[in-house]
Order: sequence, then structure tokens, then C-alpha cells
Amino acid sequence: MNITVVGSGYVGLVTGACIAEMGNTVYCVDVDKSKIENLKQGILPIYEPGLEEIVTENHSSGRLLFTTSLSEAAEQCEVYFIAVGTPPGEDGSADLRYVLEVARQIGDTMTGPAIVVNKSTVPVGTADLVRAAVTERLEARGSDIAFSVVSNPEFLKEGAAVDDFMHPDRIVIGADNEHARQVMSALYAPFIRNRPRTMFMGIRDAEMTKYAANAMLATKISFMNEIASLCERLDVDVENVRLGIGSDERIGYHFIYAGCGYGGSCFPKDVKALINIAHQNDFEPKLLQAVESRNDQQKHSLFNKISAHFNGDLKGRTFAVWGLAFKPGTDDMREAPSVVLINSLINAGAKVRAFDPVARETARREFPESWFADGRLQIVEGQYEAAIDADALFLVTEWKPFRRPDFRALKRLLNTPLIIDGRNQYDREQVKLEGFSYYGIGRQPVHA
Ligand SMILES: NC(=O)C1=CN([C@@H]2O[C@H](COP(=O)(O)OP(=O)(O)OC[C@H]3O[C@@H](n4cnc5c(N)ncnc54)[C@H](O)[C@@H]3O)[C@@H](O)[C@H]2O)C=CC1
Ligand SMILES: O=C(O)[C@H]1O[C@H](OP(=O)(O)OP(=O)(O)OC[C@H]2O[C@@H](n3ccc(=O)[nH]c3=O)[C@H](O)[C@@H]2O)[C@H](O)[C@@H](O)[C@@H]1O
Repeated sequence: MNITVVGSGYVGLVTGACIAEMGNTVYCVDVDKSKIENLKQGILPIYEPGLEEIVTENHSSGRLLFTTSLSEAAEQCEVYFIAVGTPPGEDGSADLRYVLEVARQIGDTMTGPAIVVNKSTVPVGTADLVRAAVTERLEARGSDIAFSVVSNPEFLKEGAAVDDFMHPDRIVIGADNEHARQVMSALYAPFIRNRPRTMFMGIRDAEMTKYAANAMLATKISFMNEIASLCERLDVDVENVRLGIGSDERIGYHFIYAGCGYGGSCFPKDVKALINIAHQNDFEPKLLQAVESRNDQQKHSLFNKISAHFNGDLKGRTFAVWGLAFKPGTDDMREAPSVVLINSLINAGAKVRAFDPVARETARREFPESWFADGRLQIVEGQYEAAIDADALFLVTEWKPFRRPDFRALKRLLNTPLIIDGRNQYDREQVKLEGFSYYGIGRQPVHA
């Protein structure tokens, strides 16, 4: 099939590369000229395991093409994927300007019958807006080319995006006609050969399914963080509680890790958008509001612990931070708990030395230049270098190399043998034996 994917970010580039991998010809279109020029030279805009290989391979074989021009891609295009951002507006609503701009451009340039698939995360009813935008531009050209609009939300996770796309749990297709359902089935057939798991539903149902999925996962995390706070007050270890409840199949082990809060480009944005959708429909979504505010509080938990430990006296101290990305496996720092922690530490007069295996470049763009210039914030090249003369080590992102560190080396390097573990990676008794004081999330601190 001839496919056009508009937007070459996490979702668009992964979708384009994986669909090309299955033998289709795919144009990836983006307005960002430098992104497209780099992609043509094999330079990827994001870090995502396995992505570089399939992008390079399919680009060299001519199945994956990059362009800034939608008209170039429109020739013979059978299916358009819209995969542009839907960032939160000031009121939390999903900003649809990029999606609708792409819909208008499709209407301006399409040359024959096609299916317009919305892959971006969008509020219920957006397919109607997309259909209207395409129609308006087709009518302006005096054209009556037939097209369908389909909702096909994406469920991939950053850090495992290629694997998730290649082996999806389910493919949700919201369509209102048989032809569109058949084309989408054919397109996805190679990804689900061993176990059919395509779910067809109404377009609005598919749009809602995406928000409900993300809100449910965010709710599980906030719930667990709430239980963790209670555990701290009751001398209970949330890690044992997690194992105890996860073993109940109805609850399951996924997404019940207490931590320093969920980040990323989607959970925070999508919970906000769903709250806004509720308000637009005269409904007070109390549970979703609690999920969000619980998470905002949780992102301050690491700072609150260190502040209490040093009785609020953080001025002039230096802190080591391990992990900047919002989760392991990505260089994405959008809404990352590390950002809240580092901002709070520096605003309290402390210095920060931070390390992340892949998000160091992203971090340089995330914080004010002046912090780097006057040494308040250093992004260093090695995890142990971050610990030199620091008054505590924060574990914020559970990258694998942080999971079993050389505690002896750490103890020698740190000024104060203190670990604040935002992901409950360490055994409290072991770190105590190694001579550290330790704070986790939802468990009692230990003091050396
Ligand atoms: N990042 C993720 O893990 C997931 C994201 N989503 C959803 O997918 C959508 C896209 O998200 P990301 O890929 O993370 O966004 P992103 O910000 O990484 O990429 C969006 C791309 O679209 C491009 N773009 C904007 N306007 C354009 C236009 N008129 N024509 C061509 N390109 C244009 C931008 O230059 C950018 O490269 C969002 O709605 C998001 O909620 C869904 C599942 C997973
Ligand atoms: O719509 C999206 O963009 C995507 O959002 C999430 O994927 P992602 O944000 O990439 O990452 P997750 O693995 O879900 O983690 C999100 C955040 O939750 C935190 N988390 C996750 C699990 C957990 O038990 N506890 C916890 O604090 C992570 O540290 C991270 O900050 C969903 O998992 C994807 O299914 C969805 O497609």
C-alpha cells in the first residue's frame, strides 16, 4: 500500500518505519525542515530502541521516504495517518490546531480516494472536525474525491515504541464503513498474524478508548502513590503491599509501582484533556482531578524529603541526580519528575550535578542557560562523577545501570552517605549495611 504519515515525532516516525518494514511504501511528512533533512541522512530526532535500524534499512531500500511536502506524498496515497501533536491548551483542552491544519492540507492536496486515519490522541468528536476540514478544502478546489475518516489511536510506550507497534496488545479501529474497516485490517494484518486482536467500534468509541486507557493507567499510579503516602505514616513497606495486591489477577502487577510521579508527554496531558472534556459536558470529574493533583504533589515528594532531612537548610549544598528522562529507555524529559526536583533544589539555593544515560542533550535545552554558565547545574558524563562531594544522591529514573550500583564507590564519593530513592530500587537493609541513610517512597527511612 502507499501510505503517508504526517508528523515525524515519536508516533509518526515509529508508525511510518514499522509500516514500511512490512513492505508498504511510506512517506513521512513533517513541517520541520531540519528534522526531515536529518532523517534523510539517517540522523534521528529521538532516541528509541531499534528505531534507527528500521529507519535506515527501509530508507535505503526506498520504502521509507521523507519530505516536507504533503503534495509530493499525495500522489497515489491510499491511507493518510495524522500523527501530529495535540498539546494541552491553557485550559487543559487538547489543542487541535495541528491536526486540523493537516486535515486542511490533505483536502488541498489529495489526488484520489483515500482514508484519513487519525492517530493523534484527540477528544471525542474530532473525526467530525477532520472530515469537515478536508471537505471544505476539497469543495474549494471543486473536487468531490471520496474519503473516509477513521480513528485509530496509538498505544505505544516510549522506550519500547518499536516493539509495542510491532506486537500490539490490540488495534482499535473506529470506522463507519466496511471499506475503511477492510483497508485498515489489511494494513495491520502483518502485525497480528498469530493472534487476531483488531477491535472495530464506532469512531467516537475509539476516540474515548484512548483517553480512558491513559486515564486508567494514570489512576493506578496515583492510587498507588496515595497508598504509599499512607504506608509511610503506618510503618508499612509499599513494595510488599504492591506484591501482595499485584498477585490478584484482577489487579495485576502493571502500573502499580509507587514513585516520584508520572511524567511524559501523555499521561499528564491526557488526564488534563479528559478533565476538560468533562467540564465541557457539565460534569465534575472528581476522580480524574484527584489523580492529577495527587501526581502534582508526588513530583514534590523527593524535594520534601531532602528538605525535611536538612531542616530546610539546602543553601550551598550539592546534590547528585541519577536519571533525567521521564522514564528509562527514552531521552524525553517532558513533564519529568526530575525537572520539578532540579528546579526546587536550585531555587532553594543548592547546586545539582545530574547524569542520565541518554537525556543529557535534552536536559541542556530544558533548563536556563544561566544555571549551566554559573555552575548551579552540571550535566555530567558519568554516574559516579555526579556523586562527587554531593550531600545526597537522588535516584529519579530507574535506568538499569543505576539498579545495582557500586555502593562502596558511592560512599567514598558522596560527602553525606544519603540516598533518596524515587523508584524504590534499593533494598533498605542492604543500603543500611553499606552505611547509607535511605529514604524511599512509601517505606520507612533508614538511618546509618
Ligand atoms: N509520544 C507517545 O508515546 C505517544 C503519543 N501519542 C499521541 O500522538 C500524537 C503525536 O505525539 P508525538 O509523536 O509524541 O508528538 P511529537 O511532538 O513527537 O511529534 C509531532 C510532529 O508533528 C510535526 N507537525 C506539526 N504540525 C505539522 C504539520 N502541519 N505537518 C506536518 N508535520 C507537523 C511536528 O513538527 C513534530 O515533528 C499526540 O496526540 C500524542 O498524544 C499517542 C501514543 C503514544
Ligand atoms: O499515549 C501515550 O503517549 C502513551 O502513554 C503511556 O506511555 P509512556 O508515557 O511512554 O510511558 P509509561 O511507561 O506509561 O510511563 C508513564 C509514566 O508513568 C510512570 N509510572 C509507570 C508505571 C508505574 O507503575 N509507575 C509509574 O510511576 C513512569 O515512570 C512514567 O513517568 C502509555 O503507557 C502508552 O500506552 C500510551 O500510548
